[in-house]
Amino acid sequence: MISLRHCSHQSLKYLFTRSASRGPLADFFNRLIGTHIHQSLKMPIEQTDSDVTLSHAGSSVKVLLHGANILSWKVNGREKLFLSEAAILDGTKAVRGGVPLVFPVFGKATSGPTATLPQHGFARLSTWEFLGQTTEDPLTVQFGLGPENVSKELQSAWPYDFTLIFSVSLGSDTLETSLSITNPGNVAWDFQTLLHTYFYIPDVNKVAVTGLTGVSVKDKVTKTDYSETSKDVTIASEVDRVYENVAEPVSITSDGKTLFEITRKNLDDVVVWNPWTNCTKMGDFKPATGYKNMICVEAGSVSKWTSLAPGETYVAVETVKALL
Ligand SMILES: O=P(O)(O)OC[C@H]1O[C@@H](O)[C@H](O)[C@@H](O)[C@@H]1O
Repeated sequence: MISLRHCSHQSLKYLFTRSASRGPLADFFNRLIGTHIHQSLKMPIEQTDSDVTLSHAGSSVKVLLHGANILSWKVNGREKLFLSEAAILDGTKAVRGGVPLVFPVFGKATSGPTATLPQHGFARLSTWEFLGQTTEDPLTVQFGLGPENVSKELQSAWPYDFTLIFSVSLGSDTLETSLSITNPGNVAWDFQTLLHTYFYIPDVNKVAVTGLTGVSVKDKVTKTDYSETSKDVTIASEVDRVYENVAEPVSITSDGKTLFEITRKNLDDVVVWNPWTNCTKMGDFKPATGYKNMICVEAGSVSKWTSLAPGETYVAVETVKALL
């Protein structure tokens, strides 16, 4: 295991002790970023048994070890993510809100090696290791997941070797997340991945998603495929669409003013989801009117499978800038 030495209670100052690291995930992490690790950094990071919170100049981000699920992102003290009041945070279920991580399958596969995995795969159902801080400016921490962190049942459902490193960087008005996916094994495997971000919005009736004009859509509600004609994609009923190969940066606006700018690397697709009043069918979605205050704009690589040969790494990055 990676050794993190607590230098004080609650508000911690970590020392990342490379020589004390054990296990394949820790070894991989050492090789990957070892040269960038700052020894003895004192930093605004707080850890409990279940989560890690970074704070910087009025902004903060809180990450639950279960799923490495971001639960909260605040800019100038104002919450930017939607988290259901009934979200289950004890590790028995995926979190309804924040930023769940989808890997190695998006949705439910009907055939192929991921067909026996639950919807959206196992990354959001597993407890990640906190690996520590990598840089001070921007304030960045990393979390890791390997087969040893996944339940026996899920491991046997997808029996491949893998290393996931999730990096979270907090800027004054930006949140950058990066998922590095490595195949350390001897056989190639295919994956899909996605950052299932639940944005907090003041009023769904005023919100639009821009940057999607002319993009091919797979509409899961109408079960049709078409090309998006709207400049502003608005929400007035249940929406569940996969926008494929989105070239432009995507923004979320409210009353014509930009709330969020989203840029992506190696995350070619964008899913737009709002369950509308169907949210009441989900036991962990509260309040029942919560659909008015959320929109999922999910950066992913989901319209195709990416094959990762032994030794290969795929790095997917999303940067979100909050403007209001
Ligand atoms: O309830 P889950 O498994 O978290 O999924 C929520 C939604 O996630 C979206 O990404 C999918 O496009 C939807 O079809 C799905 O309903």
